[in-house]
Amino acid sequence: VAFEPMRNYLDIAYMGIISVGTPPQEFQVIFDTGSADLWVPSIYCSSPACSNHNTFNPLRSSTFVASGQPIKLIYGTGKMSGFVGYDTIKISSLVDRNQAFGLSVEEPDKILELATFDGILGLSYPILSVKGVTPVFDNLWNQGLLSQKLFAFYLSSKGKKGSVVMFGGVDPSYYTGELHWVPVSKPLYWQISMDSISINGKVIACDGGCQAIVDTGTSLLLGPQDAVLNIQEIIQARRSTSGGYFIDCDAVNTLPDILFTIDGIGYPVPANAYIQKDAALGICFSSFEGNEDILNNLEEWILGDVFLRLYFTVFDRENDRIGLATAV
Ligand SMILES: CCOC(=O)N[C@@H](CC(C)C)C(=O)N[C@@H](CC(C)C)C(=O)N[C@@H](CC1CCCCC1)[C@@H](O)[C@@H](O)CC(C)C
Repeated sequence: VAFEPMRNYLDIAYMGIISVGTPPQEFQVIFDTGSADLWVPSIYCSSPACSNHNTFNPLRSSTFVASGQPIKLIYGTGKMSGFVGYDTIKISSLVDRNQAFGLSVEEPDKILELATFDGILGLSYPILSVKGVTPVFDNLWNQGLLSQKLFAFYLSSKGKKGSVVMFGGVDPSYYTGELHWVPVSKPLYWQISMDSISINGKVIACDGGCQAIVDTGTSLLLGPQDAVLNIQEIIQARRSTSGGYFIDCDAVNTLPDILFTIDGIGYPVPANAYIQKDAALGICFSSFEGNEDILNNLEEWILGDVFLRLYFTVFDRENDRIGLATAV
């Protein structure tokens, strides 16, 4: 099993260090199960986001091969465009040779300029990657570097050390109880079927079942606009001018768990997880966010880091299933 330690940036993003090229050039990347491609900023990018981040210089790598293939990636927050190259990528003890990756030429969004990471390493299904590019995980598997065709995430809570993504095996010391396996319903994203979302035994959303994407690259809990509005009302969160939903910080002590039932098993999310405290400002806001204007009004729920901090998650490509267990 290869362990790639990750840094937890304010419970918003988890990033790890990889190196690209020979000799190695280091980058901080988000390991994102919501996308499929790897890209890093390049010396050919003059966007502000590139001038304040590490940039890859292919001229300094003896193993780099240009392909000239264009690449354009659009996320819920942020986008990039550039071209595809091939080089050696190192992730902890793994050496991924001849890996296709994006070199950015444009990174127009402010969110990438302010980001504490340089690039993104996608871990979703290869069908989601740009035409003809084999994603990192598939390349690692094809090179016989992994004993099992799976990876797993342990996301620690703010300030606590020890977030890690492990490749090729599961270290059971990161969870308690049993792993519950859920089949991937649509192998594009890491997508599963959810039975319901309820409070005190009363279904408040996802009534009759819905689809959910398990996404390490998303900070919060996203869902269809009207469903989320209903939840905001139930937990007495109030819309703010900034678009977020404020909530009384004391509510952490009185609001009940919200139960996500998946494949017959209930996964409680306590109020101290679905209420985010901004210590600096001393205010609290809801971890639920509406999908209203992202990715053509996604109907799916997105179980982001808020959920993944509570539940250790195994992404099993061998059996197209996701394993969930209570994180330590
Ligand atoms: C308080 C609000 O927090 C955020 O908006 N956080 C960002 C991540 C932060 C590190 C900038 C977020 O959740 N972004 C989601 C927003 C989206 C769910 C509306 C996203 O685009 N995540 C990317 C990965 C992000 C992209 C921005 C850079 C960091 C990785 C990807 O997982 C999705 O496109 C997948 C799709 C199925 C929704």
